[in-house]
Amino acid sequence: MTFAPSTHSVLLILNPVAGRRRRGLVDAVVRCVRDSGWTVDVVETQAAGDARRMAETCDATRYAVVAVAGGDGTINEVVNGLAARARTAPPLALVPLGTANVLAHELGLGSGAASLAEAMMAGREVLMHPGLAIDADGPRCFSLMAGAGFDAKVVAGVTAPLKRRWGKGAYVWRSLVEARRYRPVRYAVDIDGKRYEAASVIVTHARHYAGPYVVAPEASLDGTLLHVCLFERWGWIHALRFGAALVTGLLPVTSGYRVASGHAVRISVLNDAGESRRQPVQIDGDDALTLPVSIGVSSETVRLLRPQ
Ligand SMILES: Nc1ncnc2c1ncn2[C@@H]1O[C@H](COP(=O)(O)OP(=O)(O)OP(=O)(O)O)[C@@H](O)[C@H]1O
Repeated sequence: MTFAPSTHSVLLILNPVAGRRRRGLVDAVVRCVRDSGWTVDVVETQAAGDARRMAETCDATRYAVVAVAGGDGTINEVVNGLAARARTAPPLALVPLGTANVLAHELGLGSGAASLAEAMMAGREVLMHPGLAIDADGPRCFSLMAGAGFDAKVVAGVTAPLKRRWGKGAYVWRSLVEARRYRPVRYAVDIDGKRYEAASVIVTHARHYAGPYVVAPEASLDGTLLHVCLFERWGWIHALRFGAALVTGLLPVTSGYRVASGHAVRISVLNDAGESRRQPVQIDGDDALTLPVSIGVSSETVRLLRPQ
């Protein structure tokens, strides 16, 4: 459905430290939108948590669109803020500045300023039910995925300065470190009451992962079904095999990998193989929760804007 703006005003929430500070892209998008006669108010975050608060409290009668310029982590904050206000939330547009920009790939957004501005002012709406992950500390929405095991440990080991300096290279380096210190931890993954076991798991409602790579071909943001990617084997050899299959597009047909689906997922540690450390859960690419975790889909919706 094409979105019908109630005003010609955008609130643009900018994370000034996201990605590699591609401020030029943000300025170009703002120029395009203003050249079309719209107003754009740019507010910068000062710290983690600001983007969520800004999205949750902004004046929906004033802004037809909330836009976020940042990586998937800042987008996640804004999705949490918009989901909390349910029906009064304006639709969300993106200016992708991060390392992987998975949500932008999922929505088919280009990287040019003109096309991003076009989607912001006259995009098509996708009605997304955010995923909802809950650990002992409380709930957190996700727009893409929650993961436990190998990828969550990689994410937990990549600091913001490292990411800023090395971009995707920081994840490759950390993957090698994690593969080297690998222990055969087993996770119990209960999907709608049926038990699976895995060495690593990603629960997603997005097709893509780590950028343009496909992990769950049947997934869709506007569906309510969760797709559970189970890596049944791990270790040096399998880490390389899965990594190569991911970037060549062959992961969905690789042995030792499968995708199950369902509505209620619980992940817990079955056997920690003597690995006495916290078992992290990554949410949209940020280290956010700790196992055990229960995952479902929120009853609230967030409207995302994609190109026509
Ligand atoms: N002004 C800020 N200073 C520090 N951290 C911030 C600020 N604004 C947002 N954050 C936090 O920074 C984290 C990372 O941001 P984000 O994911 O947008 O960028 P990135 O890490 O560069 O990109 P990617 O996730 O694609 O690698 C998010 O968890 C967000 O909450």
